[in-house]
Amino acid sequence: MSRSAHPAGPRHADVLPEGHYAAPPADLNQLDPRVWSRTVGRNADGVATVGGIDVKTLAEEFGTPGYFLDEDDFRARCRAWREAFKGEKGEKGEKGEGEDADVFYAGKAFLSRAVVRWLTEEGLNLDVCSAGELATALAAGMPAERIALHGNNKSTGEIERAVEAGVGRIVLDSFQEIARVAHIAQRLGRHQRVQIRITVGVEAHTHEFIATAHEDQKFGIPLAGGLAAEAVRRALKLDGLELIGIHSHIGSQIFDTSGFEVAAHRVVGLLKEIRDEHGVELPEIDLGGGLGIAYTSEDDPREPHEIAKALRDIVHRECDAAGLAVPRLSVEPGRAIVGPTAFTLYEVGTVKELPGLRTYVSVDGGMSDNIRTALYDAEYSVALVSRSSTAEPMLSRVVGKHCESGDIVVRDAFLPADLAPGDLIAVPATGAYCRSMASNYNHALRPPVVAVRDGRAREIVRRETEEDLLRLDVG
Ligand SMILES: Cc1ncc(COP(=O)(O)O)c(C=O)c1O
Ligand SMILES: N[C@@H](CCCC[NH3+])C(=O)O
Repeated sequence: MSRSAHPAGPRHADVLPEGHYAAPPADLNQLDPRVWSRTVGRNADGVATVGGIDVKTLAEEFGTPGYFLDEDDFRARCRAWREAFKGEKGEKGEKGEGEDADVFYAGKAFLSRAVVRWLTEEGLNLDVCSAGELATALAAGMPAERIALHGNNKSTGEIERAVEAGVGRIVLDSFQEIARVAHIAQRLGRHQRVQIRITVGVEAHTHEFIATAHEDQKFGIPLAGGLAAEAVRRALKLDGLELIGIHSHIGSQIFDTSGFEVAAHRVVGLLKEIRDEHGVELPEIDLGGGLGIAYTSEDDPREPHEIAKALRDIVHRECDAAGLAVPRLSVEPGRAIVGPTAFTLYEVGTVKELPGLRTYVSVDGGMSDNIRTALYDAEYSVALVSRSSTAEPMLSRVVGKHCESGDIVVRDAFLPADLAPGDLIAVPATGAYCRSMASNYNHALRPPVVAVRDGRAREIVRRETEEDLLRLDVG
């Protein structure tokens, strides 16, 4: 029995996977706007376009594989987050003057100098978690006071650099770090603004590797057992530190706001304890990032304004109940801003049909440009983009060219059965944690990131070359 809307039914219909792609979509040519960036569509010839340029032209000019980033979409998402969080007072202004909440883009998702400039122009702040990310932010002109430094094991050098640059906040992750940052700030004659990252004991509904608020893990100081309260005691005592707030990040690729609500409840509970013990009302709380995006048509993420409303409501309610003034709120979305804005473009190479099983579609990249499928069992979508097709849907697995059988980009997907070497296929929603987690495995050359806008395309991160690899290999 065919489970396909296609008259001929899908090829390999006897082994249909579960969940996403349990059945082929009605129209393989359709590019679902939930999964693809805003300016993506198909032209009259059936070729996919982004920012007004078709993918065949992009492949000719920049080669494959490549990440193609929709700059308009990126900027629109920045604005949507900023608008959503600016609150009732929200007059637009430099560094959010008049606003009562801040959005820090999490640079780990993807960072380059162009991205930093867009963020600066769109009024966002930036969360960095290494000297390299900090250097990129400063090189591109992000004002230091709009930068937050994160990390569970910041080196002395990283802390010194951040304090010297005058970053707006350092998020303290451990007892050792409280003392270390205080010491460095005193030595440099500075008064460093800091937050303390706590783990609130929430089990986020996401992959184990990307959940971060349960206590048994490396990040943060547990609320349980009075450890967070003790960290606050120490930070308040030390010269060189100005404790401005409490930070909580519960995990990543989360759809349900209930975990944030529990986290907010517990963070406000700690603020109340601090007020009762020290007579101090800390002015800020940061609820971290982690908001999910649609990787497949089945995913249904919340809009920034819905998230903002849910978080604001809970913070206001909890503060009212505790008799606290409402602190300034900040959030740190990474994936939710950059994830949906880019797709990876590949050229199809070997196509191997295993009758009754599936067809393996090999592309000219793989786990070196997208490790997420191998690492987290992540689900992705894929489409033939260099032309449209009316061929029957064919159950496919998109794999890379690495010497590894786990080198899978898209585990289960339907592609048209007339797919052939030389066709271009694209995997959407690869803007976050793909280029930033890319590797040189098998001496692969990491692909470029090309920003496309209004009919113009330019590399913002260039493709690596064999010369780059050989330059590192000093013989
Ligand atoms: C402290 C912190 N903030 C923000 C983020 C960004 O997360 P996401 O890209 O899922 O929004 C992360 C990563 O999970 C993080 O560890
Ligand atoms: N890198 C992960 C998420 C971890 C985010 C950083 N705390 C991903 O690709 O989903």
